[in-house]
Amino acid sequence: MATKRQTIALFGGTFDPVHFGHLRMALELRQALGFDEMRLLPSHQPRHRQSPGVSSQQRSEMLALALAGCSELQLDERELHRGGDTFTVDTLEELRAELGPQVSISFCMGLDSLLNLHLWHRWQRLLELAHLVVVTRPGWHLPGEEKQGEQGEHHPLAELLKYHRAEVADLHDRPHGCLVVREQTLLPISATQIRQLLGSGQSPRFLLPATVLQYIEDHQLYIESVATGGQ
Ligand SMILES: Nc1ncnc2c1ncn2[C@@H]1O[C@H](COP(=O)(O)OP(=O)(O)OP(=O)(O)O)[C@@H](O)[C@H]1O
Ligand SMILES: O=C(O)c1ccc[n+]([C@@H]2O[C@H](COP(=O)([O-])O)[C@@H](O)[C@H]2O)c1
Repeated sequence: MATKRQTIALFGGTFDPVHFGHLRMALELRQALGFDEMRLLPSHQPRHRQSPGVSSQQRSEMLALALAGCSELQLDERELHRGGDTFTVDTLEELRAELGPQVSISFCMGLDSLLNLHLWHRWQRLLELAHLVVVTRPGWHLPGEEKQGEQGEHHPLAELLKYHRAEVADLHDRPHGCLVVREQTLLPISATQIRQLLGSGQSPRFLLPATVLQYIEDHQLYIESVATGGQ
């Protein structure tokens, strides 16, 4: 009998700070898609967005606090250890070399991230290394599935969806190359909202773990974000 293929999922983000939207999404994906591991992957130095006001070490420490005692989710700090600009393709190359050609690797993201995938560093290589799992967020449409009059078939990613769209079972049958779209109710929380609340002296309590909020208060993080215009 064929042995079961190992399935590793990664959920990358700036996590500035991590909140219950991220944590629920990661846990639900692991449970629903049956991954052997789900790793949260804080990015070190994202080139594609304004530099976070909080260091990668601090963002990672908050993630570690959020995951404490949760055996279903792991922290993967490889992007911090590698240093320099963070590109997902480098992470996946590294992981593929480590795990070998047979392990199934899935990189998970929200649909808002997928819509900019064609701007990622060496994005065409991503599916040669891993699967992509995309979770739809309310109010967003897949490229090619927009309402009439909006940018649709001409979106650079419409082709990718056309040729790589696959089913959940394919994530277990193949090591890479599939794009799976999963509809999941996402908690309406964003890190931007949390930074804005903190910046204006309001509490983000109940949007993120209490241990993470305590860390933010102890280190006086995000209190400058509104005053300095940081989003
Ligand atoms: N509420 C949410 N539920 C599930 N996934 C989310 C949610 N918010 C963001 N994500 C996803 O988490 C990943 C990391 O996102 P990120 O760290 O940028 O969080 P964010 O809350 O969107 O932050 P910001 O508001 O600073 O952009 C992305 O793939 C994004 O689509
Ligand atoms: O490799 C890239 O060029 C690239 C560009 C944009 C985003 N990413 C990755 O996508 C994940 C989500 O990013 P973000 O900005 O929504 O936190 C995170 O792991 C980033 O490193 C990667």
